[in-house]
Amino acid sequence: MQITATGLSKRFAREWIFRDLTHTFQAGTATAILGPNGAGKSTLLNTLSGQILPTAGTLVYELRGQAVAVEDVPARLAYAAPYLELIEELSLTELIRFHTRFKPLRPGVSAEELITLMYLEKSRHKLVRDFSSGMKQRLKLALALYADTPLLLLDEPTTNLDRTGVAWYLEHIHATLVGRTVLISSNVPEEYDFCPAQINITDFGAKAAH
Ligand SMILES: Nc1ncnc2c1ncn2[C@@H]1O[C@H](COP(=O)(O)OP(=O)(O)OP(=O)(O)O)[C@@H](O)[C@H]1O
Repeated sequence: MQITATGLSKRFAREWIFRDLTHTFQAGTATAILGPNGAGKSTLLNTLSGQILPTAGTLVYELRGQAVAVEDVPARLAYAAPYLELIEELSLTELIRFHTRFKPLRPGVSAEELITLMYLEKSRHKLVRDFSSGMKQRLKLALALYADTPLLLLDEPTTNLDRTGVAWYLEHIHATLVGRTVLISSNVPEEYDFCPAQINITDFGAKAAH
């Protein structure tokens, strides 16, 4: 999915988070969205995904040459972020079954295979609330990475992951990014240094406006 932002600006109360951001996020390309804490990376991801309205500017979405209305973007989007919660009252198996009713997995990947590739076979009947923070992060990432969507948004993907978890993330992002538009908000180079495109949010007026 191609996303074209023109003059995109976001303000909360009197604070401009970014201003006049014009950029085309190319279909099938991974873009890193960079900037220090509080610069507005998450706000930009939420704006690009249509979850929050821009204060000014426009967003145009296109999938294989066809325009996509903003209200149809959520169905084509998989999103993993620290502020998006899992339903912790469910067991791992129940959660995957529930989640994939709305966000099916890519063809050829079953719920069982997802559990195997997360190395969580022994936890299939454990409640998600009893998972460690690293297990929860691996689960959030796997549900997004292996969702059958053309748009993938990852906000700080290696949050709570140890060295093995980071290696796992890198293996599986590489296995799932081909052909998708991937946006990664980060300030940790190993999370995003494979991305061919990068934008720095402080280039778009936010700093000047603070
Ligand atoms: N709903 C909101 N209402 C008011 N201000 C908000 C809201 N959401 C975010 N902000 C403010 O917007 C600014 C940017 O926040 P944002 O979370 O987008 O930054 P970030 O670059 O993702 O930060 P971090 O790297 O720490 O996650 C912050 O000053 C934050 O307080």
